[in-house]
Amino acid sequence: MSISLLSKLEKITATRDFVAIEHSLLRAIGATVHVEDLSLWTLDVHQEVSKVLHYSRQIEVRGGSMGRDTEEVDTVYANIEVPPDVRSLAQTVVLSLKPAARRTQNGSLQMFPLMGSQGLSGLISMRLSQPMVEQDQELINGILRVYSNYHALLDESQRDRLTGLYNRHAMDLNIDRMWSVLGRESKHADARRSSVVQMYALAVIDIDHFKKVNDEFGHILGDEILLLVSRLISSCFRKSDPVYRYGGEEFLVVTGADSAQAMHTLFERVRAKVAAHYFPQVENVTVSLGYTIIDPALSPSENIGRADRALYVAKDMGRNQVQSYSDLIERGLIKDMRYGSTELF
Ligand SMILES: Nc1nc2c(ncn2[C@@H]2O[C@H](COP(=O)(O)OP(=O)(O)OP(=O)(O)O)[C@@H](O)[C@H]2O)c(=O)[nH]1
Repeated sequence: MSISLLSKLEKITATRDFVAIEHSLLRAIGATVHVEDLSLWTLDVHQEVSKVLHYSRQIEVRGGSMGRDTEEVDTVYANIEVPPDVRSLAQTVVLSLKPAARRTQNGSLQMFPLMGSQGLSGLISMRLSQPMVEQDQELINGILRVYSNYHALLDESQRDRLTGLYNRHAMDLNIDRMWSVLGRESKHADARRSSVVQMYALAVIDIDHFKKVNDEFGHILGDEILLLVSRLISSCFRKSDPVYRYGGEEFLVVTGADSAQAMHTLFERVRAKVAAHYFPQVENVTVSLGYTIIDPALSPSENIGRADRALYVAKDMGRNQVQSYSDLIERGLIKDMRYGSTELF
């Protein structure tokens, strides 16, 4: 194995950030097999593309000799266009879970499955002028195995053991990146009017009177209820909008919608889904939910503080309800103390 490949593999395993290891993976493949253009298509549970990373590499040629080597990775989260030849080859790879290739007008398209801890998590495609030689295919398969093993270990360390949701540590690691993406997207909001997602919200969801469940039915059943509630909540959101176990019986999610009304309807559906569920022995369990439309100009913790404030009001007004921070301000139920705490009137 070459020193340069070893150092690329070392970069994959040197970070705990999922996005950074995807970048390192593309750089490792790009540099190892000298591909100039490759893409990583992230798939959701329905095998739809939820994100794409494009890698490109350019080698400047100066006076007949090789000059500067520049690499770039761009990420696209919304309005993703999948070329027809990539879509059709993807169908083969999704079914076989094996690499596949097809001829294209300018050469060939090669694709590899990317396995995550929960099965197929994405696809890597590359356009080549010639079909890929077997030795390069084996090198890439080796790099992908290192990546998948490391990804699985990392994923496990960031998940809560009881519910399988990402834990608070994972949220702390991801939230700054989330904020820079949200800041960028909101700056482009006007230019993207046709896009589906127009705003993002952060919600904090808390099980009502959970102490009573533990006291009356015991901790083991309490754990089972926590697991069931976490599954009901997660089932209301896309895989790309992970739900975090934020505290003991508290969950946090960041999600997008095309209007404030659609956002409220989505959160109301979460509340209603839990309230309508029949739980073993306990029978009925409810949740309260507080949310805020994200202001990326404020820090993540200030936004969480707003959602928490709305949750506090939801609890105070009788539980089993959804409250929005901005609605509460408009209705005069809380005061906006920007950059500070808010108070009930
Ligand atoms: N079984 C179980 N209980 C937990 C876990 N984590 C936290 N809890 C319990 O959750 C309960 C939270 O109680 P409180 O914060 O008083 O809130 P609550 O009873 O849900 O009341 P409200 O939130 O005001 O509706 C405590 O009894 C904790 O012991 C867990 O992992 N398993």
